[in-house]
Amino acid sequence: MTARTLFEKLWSQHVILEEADGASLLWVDRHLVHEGSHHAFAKLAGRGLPVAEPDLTFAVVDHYAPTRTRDLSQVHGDVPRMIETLERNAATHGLRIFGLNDPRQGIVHVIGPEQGITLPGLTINCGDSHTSTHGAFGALAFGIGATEVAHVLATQTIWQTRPKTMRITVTGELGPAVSAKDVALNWISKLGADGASGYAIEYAGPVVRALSMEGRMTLCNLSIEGGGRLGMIAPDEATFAYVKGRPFAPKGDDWDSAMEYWATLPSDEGAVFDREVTIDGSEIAPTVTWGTSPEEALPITGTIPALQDLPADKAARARDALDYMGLQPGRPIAGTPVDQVFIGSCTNGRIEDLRLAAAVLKGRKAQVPGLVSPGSEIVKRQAEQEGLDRVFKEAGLEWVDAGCSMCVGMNGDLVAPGKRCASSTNRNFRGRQGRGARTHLMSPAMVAAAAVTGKLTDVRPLLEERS
Ligand SMILES: CC(C)[C@H](C(=O)O)[C@@H](O)C(=O)O
Ligand code: SF4
Repeated sequence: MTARTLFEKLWSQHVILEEADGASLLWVDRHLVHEGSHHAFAKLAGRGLPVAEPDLTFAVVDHYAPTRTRDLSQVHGDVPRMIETLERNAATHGLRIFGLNDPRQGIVHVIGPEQGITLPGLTINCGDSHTSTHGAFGALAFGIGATEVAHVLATQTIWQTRPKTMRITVTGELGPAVSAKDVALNWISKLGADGASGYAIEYAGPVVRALSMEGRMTLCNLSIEGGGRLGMIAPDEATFAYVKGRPFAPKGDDWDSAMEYWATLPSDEGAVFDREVTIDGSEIAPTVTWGTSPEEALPITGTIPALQDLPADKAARARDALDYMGLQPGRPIAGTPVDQVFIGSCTNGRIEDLRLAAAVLKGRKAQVPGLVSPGSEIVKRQAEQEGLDRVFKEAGLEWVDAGCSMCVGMNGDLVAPGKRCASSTNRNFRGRQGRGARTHLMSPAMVAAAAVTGKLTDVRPLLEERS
């Protein structure tokens, strides 16, 4: 038999039918919906359709979740209406919902894995571009648009054109304080924000194998920032250990047969990818963005590109980006003063991320204000058990409830116009954290370093002082 990739196995196992034009109808094993799904539910209501598979549909309150109170009567604007609409739609269709006051509430891409809803071998869709996060478990997981959400609700299937395959192999070993976030920003800065567009990415190599599940989720989460709608990692012992015993994970005999199936998933020896990219992990430094696209990233030890060093099309973009960011070309990025920090999001709001940030903050004071919003209420409680909340609070940062929060600001957690934020999130587009807000993306440890120094700074010396 021909050697097949993880992607090819997952794809062929889920295809129901294939049209001559190449479109395939896929079965969807898990459908996750958040507040943004209201258009899709309205469409269903308009046609009098039920949800085809309520047991395979999971609703989560995250984008609009207020982080400073859970009492909606205290909250203004769109927030209560958006949350109540989701809760009503879930009730109408008999869907499981992780609502605002559910002790398991959190960001959809954090709680799917946390609950064992995300498993190897599944197709997982959500009307959200960071659905690739779930690919960290060896699942075929991708974000879909509002019309597609309605289609999945009504049929539990989705039409897709088969993407090409790309393998990103990260060789060597990561240096101290270099994390999955740095690996992601590194490859995106090399290949570009559309570098993986049209491809399903498989991350491989010793660096990827050595990542924790949290790190793998961070890496897969950022796939879309490099243009790839799917990012995945073959399941292994780390995956199985993470999944085992989670509430929705298979148990007993089901677990054993699942394990047998999961063992067949990794790409076969000799499987061919449409594109191969190799990155030396040993050369990656803690990385930060300087512009308004995730590809505009550089090592913290680097200098902002001089415009004449860039190709013409990139130079024009960079000039605008630097203007928006209030930065000068050709200057070192380190030392740029920040106004505030944010730690959280589906990229870097997991327990390990909070531990890494707390390791830097412990016993130090933040020079600027900042918000720490754990990725889920379960992460929040775990962090509190470990005393991490005290580290953040003693440093002077605000410790709040779970949600998308300042990653996108839909709940009102915004960066003020012109203010500069060191952020553990995944998007630095203009206005992403608020109108006129200036976002620098980086790892949670680097955000913590920015907090304690009040500027963009290399976290490594701060950690060395500790050892
Ligand atoms: C609001 C939602 C649809 C959006 C997405 O698709 O990713 C958001 O989560 C984001 O990160 O920009
Ligand atoms: S945390 Fe940010 S990136 Fe993740 S789903 Fe929410 S808004 Fe999107």
